Amino acid sequence: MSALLEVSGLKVDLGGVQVLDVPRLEVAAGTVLALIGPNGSGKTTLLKTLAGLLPAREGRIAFDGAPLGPDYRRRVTMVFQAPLLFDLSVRGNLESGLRLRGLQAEERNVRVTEAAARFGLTELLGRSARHLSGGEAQRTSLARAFALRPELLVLDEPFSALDPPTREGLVTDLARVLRETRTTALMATHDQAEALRLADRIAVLREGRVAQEGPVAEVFHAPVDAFVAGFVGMETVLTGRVASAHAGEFRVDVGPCQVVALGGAGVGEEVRLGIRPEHVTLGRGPAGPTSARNAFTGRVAALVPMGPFVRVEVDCGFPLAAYVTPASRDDLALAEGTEVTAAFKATSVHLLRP
Ligand SMILES: Nc1ncnc2c1ncn2[C@@H]1O[C@H](COP(=O)(O)OP(=O)(O)OP(=O)(O)O)[C@@H](O)[C@H]1O
Repeated sequence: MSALLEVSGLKVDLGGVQVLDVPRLEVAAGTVLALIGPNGSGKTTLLKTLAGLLPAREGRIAFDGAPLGPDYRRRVTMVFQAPLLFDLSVRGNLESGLRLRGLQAEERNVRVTEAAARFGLTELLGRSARHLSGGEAQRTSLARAFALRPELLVLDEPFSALDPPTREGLVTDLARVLRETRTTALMATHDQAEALRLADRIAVLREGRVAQEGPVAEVFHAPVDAFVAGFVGMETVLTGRVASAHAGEFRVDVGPCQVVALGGAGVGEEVRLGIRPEHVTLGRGPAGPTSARNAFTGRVAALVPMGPFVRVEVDCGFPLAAYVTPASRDDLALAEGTEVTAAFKATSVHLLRP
C-alpha cells in the first residue's frame, strides 16, 4: 500500500520549546492511524502539524508524494473534541463547506443526504444546531467532515466529551463509515478500546516522540517497552534474570518463582516481561494438569471492580494482575487473602525492550 502521508525528520516547537521529534511516520491510503499517549505527549500538536495548521521547525511532510502545497487545507478536514458548529440548521452546517467549495445545489443535496444518512441525522436536518445534544452535535460535525469527502480526515479526540453510551453509538457508526468510505484518517485518542475498534495502526506517543508504531494487534500484544506496555494495558511488568534457555523457551527468575516465556534471551541477561491481565486465569485449590506453562499459587491481595470485570491482584511471590468477571469472582468466592492458583501460557508472556 502506498503512503498518502509521509513524515520525515519532523521537529516542531511551541513557545520556543521543542515538543515534537518524529524521525519517520507514514499513513497508507485508506487506513486509519490512531495516536495514543498520555496528556501532553504531543498528539494534538502532531495532528495540527499534519493538518497544515502548525508550522514545523524542521522536516518534510509529503502528501500524495509532494510537499504540502497551498491546496492542502482543502484536501484535509479536521474534527475537534468540541464540535464547532455554525448557528444554522444541521443541513446548513453540512452544506457550509460544500458552498465554500462552490458545489452546485444538486451536488450539495446529494452529499448532505448521504452524510446525514451515514450518521443517523436524516430526521434532524431541519433542527437548529443550537438545539442538539452533545452526541448529535458531534454526529453533525463528523457528517459535515465526511460530506467534504476529504482525502485525509484528522480527528482530535472526537468522543472524549461524550458519555459512554453516546460514545459507543458514535464509535460504531464512525467505524462503519470509515470502512465503507475507505477514508484515510488520523485520530488522537486516550481510549485504547476506541483505537482497537477504529484504527489499523497505532502510534504511541511519549514526550513528543513515537515510542512505538505498528499494526494495532502488534502494539497491544507485543509492546516494545514498559511505557507502551503500561499504556496499552499490559498491567503486569516483571523484571528478572534469565536462568535457562532451551529450544526457543527461556525461564526467568522472578522473586522466588520461575516464569517460562518463549523467544530468544541469553542466560544471565536481565529482562522485562509483560503479561496482560485478561490472559491470566484463576482457580481455587492446587493446579491440575494444564497446557499453561506457568501456574503459581498465591493469595488475593486486592479486588477492584471495574464495570464488566474485576481486577484481581494476586501475590504469587511477585505481583500479578488478572481480570475475572463478577460471576467468576462469586463462583470462586474470591476475597482478600483467598488462596488461588494463577495460570498463564508462555505465549502470553511478552519480552519487553529494557
Ligand atoms: N502554546 C504552547 N506553548 C508552549 N508549549 C505548549 C503549547 N501548547 C502545548 N504545549 C506543550 O506541548 C506539549 C504537547 O502538547 P499537546 O497538546 O500536543 O499534547 P496532547 O498529547 O495532545 O495532550 P492532551 O492529551 O492533554 O490533549 C505539551 O508538553 C504542552 O505543554
